[in-house]
Amino acid sequence: MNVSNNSTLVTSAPIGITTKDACVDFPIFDAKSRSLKKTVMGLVGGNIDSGRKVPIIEALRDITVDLEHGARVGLVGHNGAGKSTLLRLLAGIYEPTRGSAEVRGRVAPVFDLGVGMDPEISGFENIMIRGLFLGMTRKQMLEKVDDIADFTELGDFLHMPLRTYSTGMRVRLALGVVTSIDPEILLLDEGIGAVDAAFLEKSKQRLVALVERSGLLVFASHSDEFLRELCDTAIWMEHGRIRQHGEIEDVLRAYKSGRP
Ligand SMILES: Nc1ncnc2c1ncn2[C@@H]1O[C@H](COP(=O)(O)OP(=O)(O)OP(=O)(O)O)[C@@H](O)[C@H]1O
Repeated sequence: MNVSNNSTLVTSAPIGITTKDACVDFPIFDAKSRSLKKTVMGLVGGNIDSGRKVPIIEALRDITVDLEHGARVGLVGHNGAGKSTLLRLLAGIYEPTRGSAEVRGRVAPVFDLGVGMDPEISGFENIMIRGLFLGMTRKQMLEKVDDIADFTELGDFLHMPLRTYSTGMRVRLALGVVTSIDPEILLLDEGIGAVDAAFLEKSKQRLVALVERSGLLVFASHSDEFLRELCDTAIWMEHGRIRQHGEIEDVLRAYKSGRP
């Protein structure tokens, strides 16, 4: 965990995110360090620096970005390249170990659709709680709850405890709430595989509308189709570093070919 204090949350300035040479390290206290090679650069993941007493995963290295209102940024990269960690840095959840990160605006982090859900309370109650968790007020959620309920098509199940839902039903509920909010900064980690194809199509339209009314989007995804639909620029992450940052088509082409 990072204990430095180089991350700032600012709410009065125009919305945006600025990082300068930001690094994020994860020290691993229970690693079997004697069996690790000195410095490992595998095909996936960040670097592991095992030349010290406590091995360190170098999850992000020298990240410098300046994202302003209207930015629609996709994040691409191999497994373990640092996309989710970067989203957490941009959300102000992780502080940089070195360098700085400034977040200006109200952030809605949508990393794990299930976070903030309680299995023991009803679907309706979960809609309210998840909305509050994502920065909405109680009044705003009361105005949206009927629309969300219709969207989920869960009917009377909305009165049942969440533990009685299938995985796909939970995702429907979570997506209904997430796509109803009005965020200044929307940070999205793709994770909607469990819904059926027809519902996914319906969710896409709501996701597009959500992105249109949010001030700034950063979206990590392995789906080119989704990235093209929601983003106009992209960042290619590789081993914790930004390999390329530019127009989405240029970055996708470079990422596929392995050459910027
Ligand atoms: N909580 C953590 N503790 C230790 N190491 C972590 C932690 N979270 C991420 N890492 C490491 O940081 C690196 C970047 O991981 P991250 O989850 O950001 O990758 P990703 O690009 O989102 O990958 P994927 O596409 O597989 O979801 C990886 O090497 C991973 O092992």
